[in-house]
Amino acid sequence: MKTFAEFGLEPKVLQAITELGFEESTPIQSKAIPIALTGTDLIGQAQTGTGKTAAFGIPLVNKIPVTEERIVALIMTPTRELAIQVSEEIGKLTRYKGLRSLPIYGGQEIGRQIRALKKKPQIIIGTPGRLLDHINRKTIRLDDVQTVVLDEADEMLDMGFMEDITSILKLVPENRHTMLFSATMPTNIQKLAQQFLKNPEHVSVIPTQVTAPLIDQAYIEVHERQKFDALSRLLDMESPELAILFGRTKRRVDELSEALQKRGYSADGLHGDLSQNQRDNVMRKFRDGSIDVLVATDVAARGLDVSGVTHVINFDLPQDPESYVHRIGRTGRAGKEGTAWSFVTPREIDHLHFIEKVTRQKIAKKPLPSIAEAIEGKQRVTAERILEFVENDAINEFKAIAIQMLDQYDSVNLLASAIKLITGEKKDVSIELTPEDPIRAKKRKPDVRSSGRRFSGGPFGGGNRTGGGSGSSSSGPRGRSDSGRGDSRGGYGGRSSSSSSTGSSYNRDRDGQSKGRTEGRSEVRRTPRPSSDE
Ligand SMILES: Nc1ncnc2c1ncn2[C@@H]1O[C@H](COP(=O)(O)OP(=O)(O)OP(=O)(O)O)[C@@H](O)[C@H]1O
Ligand SMILES: [Mg+2]
Repeated sequence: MKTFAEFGLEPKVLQAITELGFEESTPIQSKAIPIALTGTDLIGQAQTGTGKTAAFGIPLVNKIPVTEERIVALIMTPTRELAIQVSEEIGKLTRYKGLRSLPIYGGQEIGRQIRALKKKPQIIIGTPGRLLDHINRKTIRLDDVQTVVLDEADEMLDMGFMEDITSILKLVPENRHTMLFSATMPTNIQKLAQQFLKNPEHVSVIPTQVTAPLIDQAYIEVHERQKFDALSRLLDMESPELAILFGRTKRRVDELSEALQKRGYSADGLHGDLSQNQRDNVMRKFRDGSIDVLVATDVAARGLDVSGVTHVINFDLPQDPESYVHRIGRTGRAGKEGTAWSFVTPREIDHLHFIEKVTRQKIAKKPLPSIAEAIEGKQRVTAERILEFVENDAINEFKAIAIQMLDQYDSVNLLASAIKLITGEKKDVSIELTPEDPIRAKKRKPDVRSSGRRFSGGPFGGGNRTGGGSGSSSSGPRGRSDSGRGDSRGGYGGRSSSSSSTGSSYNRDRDGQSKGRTEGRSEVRRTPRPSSDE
């Protein structure tokens, strides 16, 4: 792999990259950076957690002169949390060069953003709704923008976002440099790319499977009513360092995080009905490790990069294979290993097979962890904690009593009692969750357009950079969640599966139902609103 020095970057940018601890470029970086540096439009696809942010961030930061006082670069992301995160990474890349970047997202006080805009940032990272809000207020002008990046492009370019994105891009000069990035590229992106990009290069580093290679995937077949106990056992058995638990709806997330807390786990929820303050707090607690389990809707499925996430658990199966890929991609990032578990109810087995088929990845079936395995898991954690103490902590002051106790009692009995005490009793609170309907497998027609065409790698692309087949978008109606995300999808054009999606069972809102309220995307279709909550 190339070193960053080989790209001919400015020394200050190189210095920032070194500071980030990046020794050599990842495959998507070594392919995309040279192309992006020439100003060629590009569509970049690579597995989750492989450094796509820096793949567009480095060339972007490299080319903006420090003397610039106008907004010359615009990065759009589908969620607020991602806008904040990308802005932070861009901030790190420009640390020595000294450019100004600013995240612009819904839920944050607009006056604060307007004040920050007066400092003349060159790079704006925003969610579409709030960007439009500023554009309408004339607090953001895009007349001087030279570079546009759509991160999570397939999500961004999805039907629910089309109008917003189109309105925004109309205000950006046509001779701009445009880049789209995602780990998944459904066929319909082709049509949309034609509208927004000029002769784009397709840079794809998806080998055989789209899911990141270091994620160990498994599923457990459980009845809806057994799910929570299965979860407790799984968490006890696996004792994740940090875990993200995906639920289908906001109500589910609320109920799950409350239930986990009642059972004594350190968990909190993230979804689009929370205030931005609450969302920020939960993310902060998760990032600094003060909670171990982040319970979330698909609002957390895309792009989030939290180091130390060892496990992703799909408490409910996601509605589409892309979501599965992105959700499980919250672990196994930047060369680290991760584990992904999915709960599948008997009626959802077909849907699981569909996910396997589209992702070209077998997901191993594992038995429900037994009570014994759960107990053993917890004891193992206690034992590890004790050993860490033995190695690292000052324990001299406890030695006298230890010697005294060992004189009187059997050492095995003593240690076993200590382990029992530290492990603690599980709080046996009974939990009732509102059941969710199973997800039905969709019937898909075989895709006649697939082989040898541009996006022949399937719904998730495949590295074929030749050909010029036009993808087709056949998504059903959809709208967006209040979190500023669209939902997917539709046309999966693929070698192995594929199709066109027309049914409505697939087209539910990402965040799903909230406290009994359905937020189906077909119902929340919207046009740009001047005061978006995004
Ligand atoms: N060259 C590199 N060497 C080491 N680590 C890197 C390198 N490039 C990026 N990283 C780190 O890898 C992690 C994942 O990067 P990033 O979030 O950009 O992935 P991504 O490809 O955008 O994933 P996703 O599809 O989930 O959005 C980050 O923590 C980032 O700092
Ligand atoms: Mg990303």
